[in-house]
Amino acid sequence: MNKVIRIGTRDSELALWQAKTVQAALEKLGHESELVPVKSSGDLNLDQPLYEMGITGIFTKTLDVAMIKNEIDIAVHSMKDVPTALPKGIIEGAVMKRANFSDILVHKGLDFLDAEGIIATGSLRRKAQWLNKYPTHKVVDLRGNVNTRMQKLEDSDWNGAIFAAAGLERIEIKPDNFIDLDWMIPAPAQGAMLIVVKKEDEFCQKAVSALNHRETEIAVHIEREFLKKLEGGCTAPIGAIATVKDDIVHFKGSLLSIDGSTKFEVEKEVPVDEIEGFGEACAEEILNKGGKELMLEFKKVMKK
Ligand SMILES: NCc1[nH]cc(CCC(=O)O)c1CC(=O)O
Repeated sequence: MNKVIRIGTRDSELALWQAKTVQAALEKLGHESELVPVKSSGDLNLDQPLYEMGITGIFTKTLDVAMIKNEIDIAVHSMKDVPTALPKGIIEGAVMKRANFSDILVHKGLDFLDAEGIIATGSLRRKAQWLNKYPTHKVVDLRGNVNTRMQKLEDSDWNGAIFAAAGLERIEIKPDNFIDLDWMIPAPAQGAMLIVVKKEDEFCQKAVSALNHRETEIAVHIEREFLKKLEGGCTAPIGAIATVKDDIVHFKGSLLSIDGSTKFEVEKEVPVDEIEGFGEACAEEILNKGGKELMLEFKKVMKK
C-alpha cells in the first residue's frame, strides 16, 4: 500500500527548507508527500499533560503534538533542538547526512577581539565558551529565528553575533563578514537533521530509513549519549562533536560554567566497532574531573 506522507513543519524559513529537503529526498525514492505547516500555538489541548507523554522540547513540542494527534506522519527537526528522550510513541526514523557543524561569528570588523567587545547569543554554550576565551568581553542575550537575529545584529551596536553555519547556509544568508569559530565545540548534533516517525507506523519507518546516513547517526548518537549522561534533564553549557574517519571515531566534548571561568574538556578516540558506551565514558571523564560538582550547582540554581 502506498500513501501520501504528511511532513509536518514549523513555519520558519529554516524549518521549511529542512522539510522541503526531506520531501525532495522522499520523492527521489518514489514516495509522494505533502508539507503540512503546523502553527505553534497555545492550543496544545490533549487528554494528558505534555510532561506525562514525555514532551519537553520548546522547539519540537508543536510537531510532537501534531504527530500524536495524527495530523502529520513524520516531522523534520534540527537534531540539536531535540531532547535526548523522545516523547512516548515517537521514534527516530532517520538521521540525514550532517552539514557544516561549525559555529560562526558574524561581525562588523575584528579589531575588538583583543580589547572589549559585545557579542550576542542566546545560547549558554556559546556564551560560556566565548567568555572563557575572551574574559574581558560582554555577552548579551539574542533570541529569535535566524533572520530575526541577523536583523537585530545589524540594528545594534554589538560587535558580532554567533550562529550555526548550517542554519545560515541552508537559507542562503551570506553575511559580509564572518569567521569560522573552529575552537568552539558545537552543540551535540549541530548541523544534523532528524526525521521522527510514529512507533506503529511501519510504512513511514521503511520509507524514511533509506535516508539515514550511518556515519552521521553514529556521531550524533555518541554526542547525545554524552549530553544525556552529563545533564540529566537540566540545561548546561555542553558541547560535543564526534567525527568518523578511517573507521575511527574522534570525540571532543566540553562542560563550562556559565561565566566561562571553569572549563572541563575531554578528547578521545575509539574504533567505530567499539562505540558501545563510548559517549557515556567521555561524560564520566568530565564528571570525574570536577564536572559533577558543576552539574550539581546547575541543578541547585534551576530549582530556585
Ligand atoms: N537553536 C536554533 C537552531 N536550531 C538549529 C539551528 C541551525 C541548524 C543546526 O545547527 O543544525 C539553529 C540556529 C542557530 O543555532 O544559529
